[in-house]
Amino acid sequence: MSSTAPVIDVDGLRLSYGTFHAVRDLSFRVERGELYALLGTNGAGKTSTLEIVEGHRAADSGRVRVFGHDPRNRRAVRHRIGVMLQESGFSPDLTVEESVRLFGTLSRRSDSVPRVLGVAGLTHKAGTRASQLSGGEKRRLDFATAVYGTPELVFLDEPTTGLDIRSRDALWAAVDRLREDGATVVLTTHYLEEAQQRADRIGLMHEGVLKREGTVHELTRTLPAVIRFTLADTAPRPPVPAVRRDDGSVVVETFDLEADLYTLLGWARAHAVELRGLEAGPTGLDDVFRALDDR
Ligand SMILES: Nc1ncnc2c1ncn2[C@@H]1O[C@H](COP(=O)(O)OP(=O)(O)OP(=O)(O)O)[C@@H](O)[C@H]1O
Repeated sequence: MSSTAPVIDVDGLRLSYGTFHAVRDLSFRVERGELYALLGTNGAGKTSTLEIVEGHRAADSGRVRVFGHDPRNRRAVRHRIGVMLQESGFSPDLTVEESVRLFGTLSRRSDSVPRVLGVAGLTHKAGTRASQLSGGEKRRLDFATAVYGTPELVFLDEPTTGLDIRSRDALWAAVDRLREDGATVVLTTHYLEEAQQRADRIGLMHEGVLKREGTVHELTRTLPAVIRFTLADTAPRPPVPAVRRDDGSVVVETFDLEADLYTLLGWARAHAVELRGLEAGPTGLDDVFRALDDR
């Protein structure tokens, strides 16, 4: 495989459970060194897709290549990928250290167990049995096994669910270091702000189909940003196109947030008008999600 070939190449993927079509003609690529976030509504087919790409499940049809190989060819692919599943079945009687060592051996990559425990923030829990870990600590153990041996491709399935803010920051710092080492990362999460901050590109799945794909900017620029405030009944008409409701609340939808905000603030000052509860922000991924059914 040449160095410019995509790390993941999915073309026309289909998967059904009985008569239910969970994944319908899905195509996407992940380039080397990218952080690609596969996001979607509940039941959209993300986990099913990733199980196929990770080599755990066979597709009904379509072509899937990981590092140029069929991911079912485990000898060619498995040692190059690290997977953080939503639930990894650790043996409850093994300690944290033993679990990491076992998964490390299975990965066929080499690393230092103390290093990996340090990266995952689990050094102080090395001797604790997996069954005695808290939810967040289990998540960190999942992460530790995924990053053992610095794999070239890492799948992070809901990596920060159940983690407190400091553990989240530590996990993302560890992901940043992996990326500095050249790793490609595939992320699924329902924390849209994490994807918005971290992803180079995002694929948005809904009902088995990739509805939208692109950078955050590409996904959000087709929707207007919103400015909201409340005006007194006696206030004059705002200088920008706005919807004014009976309760005095005003909504401005704009593709030029900065200019409209500037105009509004200047107008408010000139007319001594109070823009009560003023809120303004760029369009977010959450807005793109809410608009999914509208197109
Ligand atoms: N083993 C199975 N048998 C039957 N239906 C299944 C099976 N696994 C998943 N499904 C169905 O396929 C659809 C896609 O499921 P999948 O877990 O891939 O979605 P998801 O995008 O990961 O969802 P979520 O965000 O809720 O985790 C869902 O409607 C689910 O109920």
